[in-house]
Amino acid sequence: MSPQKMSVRRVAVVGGARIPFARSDGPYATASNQQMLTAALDGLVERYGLQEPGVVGEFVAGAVLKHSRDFNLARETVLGSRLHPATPAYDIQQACGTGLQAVIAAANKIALGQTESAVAGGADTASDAPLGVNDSLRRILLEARRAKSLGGRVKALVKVRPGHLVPDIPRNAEPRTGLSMGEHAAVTARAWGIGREAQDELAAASHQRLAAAYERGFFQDLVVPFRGLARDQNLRPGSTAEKLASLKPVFGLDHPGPTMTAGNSTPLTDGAATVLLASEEWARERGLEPLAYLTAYETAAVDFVGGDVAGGEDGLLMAPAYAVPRMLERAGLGLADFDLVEIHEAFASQVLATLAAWEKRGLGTVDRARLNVAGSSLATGHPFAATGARIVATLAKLLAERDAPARGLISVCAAGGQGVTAVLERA
Ligand SMILES: CC(=O)CC(=O)SCCNC(=O)CCNC(=O)[C@H](O)C(C)(C)COP(=O)(O)OP(=O)(O)OC[C@H]1O[C@@H](n2cnc3c(N)ncnc32)[C@H](O)[C@@H]1OP(=O)(O)O
Repeated sequence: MSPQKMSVRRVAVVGGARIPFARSDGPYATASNQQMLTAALDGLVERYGLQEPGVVGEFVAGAVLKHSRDFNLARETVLGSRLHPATPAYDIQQACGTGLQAVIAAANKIALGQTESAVAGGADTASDAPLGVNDSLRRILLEARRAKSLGGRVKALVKVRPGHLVPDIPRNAEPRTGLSMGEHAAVTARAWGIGREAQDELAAASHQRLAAAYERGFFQDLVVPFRGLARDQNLRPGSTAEKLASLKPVFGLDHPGPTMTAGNSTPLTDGAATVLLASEEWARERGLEPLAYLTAYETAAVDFVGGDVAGGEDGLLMAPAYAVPRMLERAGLGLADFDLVEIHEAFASQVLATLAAWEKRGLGTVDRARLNVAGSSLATGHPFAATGARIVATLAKLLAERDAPARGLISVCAAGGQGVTAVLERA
């Protein structure tokens, strides 16, 4: 038997659709991940006419906070959407790297000729977070279920104590350290000497740029209204560094003093986003002009447990400091080769620490005029698994607006000390 021939093809980003992002416990408080992801997916299906069977090869998506009933959230979403029910779908999860990792998984299959098109995406809600029964109660309930007689079930159930009724609530914290994302980011901010003023300036720029992008209609074909929202609820067009400077710190260390506030940290957010990827042939056959091509990607991880305990530079959210140099070396590119740079803004301090790390590793500086030019997570909010897909669609459209060849870099930090990065190019 001859070996299966695999081709490597360019992967086109055809377009994206997302719902406006909402602050948690706000307008989407009663929406599930599935409902939000379905709304984003339906927006994409409608815009690009994807209803027919077989048009989309597969749907890859995920959520960081997931109910057990959503064991295959992507497939359940397909079944409730306008995408044809015969579309295969599967879940993926890499914390805040989920959306971008879903894009990469889909792109790899297209690149290898295993499928012609795919939709990737993600959704997250902190409002509808899965509460679990605590471990002791779970074990008692499992024992009762296993019992073969009524007596056996009663014998198990009488072990329940009031303390067992305390629910297991997901925390925005690292299981290995018990520290929250913000507390980890504060250790990194200190290690890299990131000050308050620079964080507030970055946060203000994010709001001002997102506001300007909405103002000029940039998001008109990327954002589909949902539950009364037509644009990201967290956006405050009037945000200035001076106003942000008045907020009291919520995360930080006593020395040199806490610097991270509700304004320069992402808020807890609900939302969903999707991206349509395809081979060039698929796109052209349908008269769709690709926005950009996905030309490189990389992941990395750091030993954040050791790093953060020692107060070192390799903090929880610093893996892009390794992923990007590695990706650029493989692609034969330098930072100066990028017209646009998108760094997910988990915290302003983490973006600034990442820029400092790239500089220290000899990659050079990023011109701020090229960084997050249509705003990023500080202004849009950050529904964990949706962020990567939001960034891919935004950057692809920004590149498509240019009349000359252009290149964009994506950098997403993720919990667990991981980072996912990618390169998009406009031909
Ligand atoms: C997970 C991964 O894999 C990787 C990652 O991305 S890590 C990041 C993950 N995300 C997080 O960790 C979320 C972190 N954020 C939080 O926990 C919370 O949002 C927070 C603790 C920072 C703040 O929570 P909060 O106190 O409830 O915020 P909130 O009440 O909205 O804001 C506090 C104040 O700041 C004000 N404010 C917030 N943003 C502002 C802005 N841009 N301009 C002016 N004022 C602002 C609010 O109006 C509010 O003022 P009042 O008290 O006068 O009402």
